[in-house]
Amino acid sequence: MNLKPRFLLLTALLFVLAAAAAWLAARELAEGIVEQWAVRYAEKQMLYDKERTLQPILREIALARQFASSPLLRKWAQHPEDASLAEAALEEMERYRELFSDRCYFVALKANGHYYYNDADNRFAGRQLRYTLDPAKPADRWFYDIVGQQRALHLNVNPDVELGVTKLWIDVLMRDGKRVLGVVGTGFELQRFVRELLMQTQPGMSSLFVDHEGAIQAYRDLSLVDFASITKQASEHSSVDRLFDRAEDSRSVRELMRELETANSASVGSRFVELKGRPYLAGVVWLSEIGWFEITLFDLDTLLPLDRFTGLLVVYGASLLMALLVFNAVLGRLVLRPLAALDRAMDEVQRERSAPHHLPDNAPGEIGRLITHFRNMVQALFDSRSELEHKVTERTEALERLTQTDALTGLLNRRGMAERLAAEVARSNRNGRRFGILWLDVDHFKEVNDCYGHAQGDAALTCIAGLIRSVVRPYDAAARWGGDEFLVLVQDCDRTLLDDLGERLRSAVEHCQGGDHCAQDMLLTVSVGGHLAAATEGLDPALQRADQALYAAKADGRNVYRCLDGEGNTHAQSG
Ligand SMILES: Nc1nc2c(ncn2[C@@H]2O[C@H](COP(=O)(O)OP(=O)(O)OP(=O)(O)O)[C@@H](O)[C@H]2O)c(=O)[nH]1
Repeated sequence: MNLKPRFLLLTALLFVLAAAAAWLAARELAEGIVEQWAVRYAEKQMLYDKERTLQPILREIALARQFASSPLLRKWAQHPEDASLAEAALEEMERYRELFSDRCYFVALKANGHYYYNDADNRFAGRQLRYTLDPAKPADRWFYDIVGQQRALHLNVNPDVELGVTKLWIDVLMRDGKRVLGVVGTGFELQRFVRELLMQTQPGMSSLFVDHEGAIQAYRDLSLVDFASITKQASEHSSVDRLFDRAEDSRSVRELMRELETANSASVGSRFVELKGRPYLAGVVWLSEIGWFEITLFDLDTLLPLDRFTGLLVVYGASLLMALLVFNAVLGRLVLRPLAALDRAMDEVQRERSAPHHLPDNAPGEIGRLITHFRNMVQALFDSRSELEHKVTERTEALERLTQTDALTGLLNRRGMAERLAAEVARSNRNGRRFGILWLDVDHFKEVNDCYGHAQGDAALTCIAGLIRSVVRPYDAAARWGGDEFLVLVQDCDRTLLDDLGERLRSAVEHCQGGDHCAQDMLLTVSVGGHLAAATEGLDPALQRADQALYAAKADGRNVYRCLDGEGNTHAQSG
């Protein structure tokens, strides 16, 4: 795989990893912040709520206690049949009715079970004795339980079927010393209590009151309220457990409640719980004054929605993606593109054996240096190759010359002359011009060798070669044909020229008294045979005729030039 797709894959992988890591980190961080914030917020809110909700109840409790300790009431409670005491007590009750915030009161006497009640509308004026309590009636159980348990104060949410109201009753035991006289108190209308105390919270927050056993006493969802808790077994309560989705949340909140109640702590505890599939923080505070807990539920998704962080993550993801794309583009421009050009150039050099084209000149940094080095290297390679080729050509030409040159005399050898002759025959065939052949053979050369030695014989041959070279024209060819024989090719020749050259060659040798290296007394002569070849004549017949002429020269006593005429007769020129 090429580098580009690899880098793109790597970029995509890095993007996914970084985005996932950022998402997880942001989530962890956000959840941590939300939790910390929520716990602190809940604690403050709970302390504030505690004051806010408790004050009105405490005021009513204080008033109810005062009501229970009224001497007029207590005296009457001991002698309920006394009409004058009853009249004074009723006046006292009506006076307290004006003081209670709900402007209602109740008085239940232990002596005769009479239950007195009047409300804000004074509906029962003159008829305050509403009914007589009956221990056999479940609806009246509350009274006998409070009296039986001797509970000085009891808050009880209970519908009064006779009166047609559901109230949060503040029940205070009326006694004379240790003797229980009855139960007196007042009540908040439950809806008003809920509306005023539990509904006035911020969005995402809701509060409820539960008694020390966990039974719900006040909640905006009245169907969850556990009425007349005091008359029920623990298992029959509509308890706080009904709020939570998970059993472990119930356990955890109940544990917290136990801790706070045991320590009689005024501080606030909190637990994370789940309600209807949503995360909540449950803040719990122990209201020791009334023996209840206030539980406030904070809807975390509403108060601190995590999706607020989504925008941040989108910005982060987009920036990261942009950065990686820019990085890839820069990488492609600065590295991958020059590398691809270099790759193409190498291929071009390999295939076409020519210097590379289209190499970028402005690649920066290491890649730029690499390209420059490559360009210089290729240039050096081609220079060296061109030099080598030049040398090979030179050497080949030198070798070619050597293969066509006679080592002793420097004239053409037989091979070289054969090529020249063939070329001349072809040329003559083309242009119709005649050429001449002069065949020289040293006379009695064997004797020269025998007499002066082989080295002197070589020197003599060299000397004759020099004479031939000096006599023939520059464009004629001369060769040592073999042993002591020489051949001269005369171009564009006629008979006169041929005879002239043949005779001059013979004469030049005759008059040469020893060459540079020859013995002074050595006498050299050559016999020369000549032939003027016709344009259509082949090479072999022409050579044959020159040879015949030479033979004739030898036969005529040597040191002569002979040329055959058309009929094969020889012509002597001189000698
Ligand atoms: N020194 C020397 N001698 C050579 C060379 N090549 C051939 N010879 C000698 O040349 C002589 C040629 O002799 P021939 O052509 O047969 O006879 P000739 O003695 O020249 O007599 P004619 O040709 O009949 O006049 C031989 O003795 C060869 O050994 C050479 O390169 N150097």
